[in-house]
Amino acid sequence: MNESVSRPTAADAAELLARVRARRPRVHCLMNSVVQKFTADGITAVGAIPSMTSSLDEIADFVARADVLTVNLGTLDAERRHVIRIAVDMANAGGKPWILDPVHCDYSPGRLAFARDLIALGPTVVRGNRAEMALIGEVRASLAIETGPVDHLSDGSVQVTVENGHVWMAGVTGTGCLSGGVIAAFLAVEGNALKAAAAALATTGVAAELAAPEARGPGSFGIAFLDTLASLSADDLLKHARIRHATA
Ligand SMILES: Nc1ncnc2c1ncn2[C@@H]1O[C@H](COP(=O)(O)OP(=O)(O)O)[C@@H](O)[C@H]1O
Ligand SMILES: Cc1ncsc1CCOP(=O)(O)O
Ligand SMILES: [Mg+2]
Repeated sequence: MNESVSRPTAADAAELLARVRARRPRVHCLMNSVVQKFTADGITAVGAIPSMTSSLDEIADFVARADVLTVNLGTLDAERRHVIRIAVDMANAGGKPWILDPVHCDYSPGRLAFARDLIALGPTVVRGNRAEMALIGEVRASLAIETGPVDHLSDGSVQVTVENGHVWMAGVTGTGCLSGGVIAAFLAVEGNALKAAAAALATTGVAAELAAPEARGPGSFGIAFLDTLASLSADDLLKHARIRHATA
């Protein structure tokens, strides 16, 4: 194994955040309607450029101009399902990375079946919370990420944990969706998905830790979190990122 490629570090996170800010990748999000604003703000705060339409008329043009695609299954309906299939086919045909967030697939057999259909199309990353990933199970040929108090990343041979974050992240709707958008931004500038995703989750997690002392509760935490994401320094990541490895 080439350790420098397969084992992400805090220094990698700092370097990749700088790369996102320098290259400003375009991240197209097919995002649930509840957290579009928060997710777009998070993507913007790390230095990337979000777009959000799920219009059938426009999706092809937007994916064509995007560097990476985020597919989030919240507030799913028949039209969004149709648009998602078009967007995923385009991303695959263009060799663009894409991430699947199977939001609430544990609530609905129909949504779980759709998530499985999409996984068969080869997402670069699948990210969900513990309940969602427990149902999704093994994800061949993709990086699987289970977020929570500790984030667990596995590409099938290397396991990494990111031990950053704050309990208030679980009290703000959409931190998981936002983390998917930020992972996408990092995938656009780094071909090693494990390295990109670990860096992205260290970035959001360290930002949350540094923001929490500024906040009075979930409302002001959401604002402080975005402020801190936008101003996060390489030094913050070098000092606070806790990325650990456990190879099977
Ligand atoms: N108790 C916690 N402590 C630290 N970070 C957390 C905690 N709960 C969630 N997070 C972080 O919040 C984000 C959303 O995770 P999670 O709650 O698992 O997703 P979802 O919003 O999809 O349910 C992730 O970046 C995760 O690392
Ligand atoms: C992201 C998110 N978090 C709580 S509700 C919500 C929107 C998800 O939509 P749905 O209720 O259709 O899963
Ligand atoms: Mg949650």
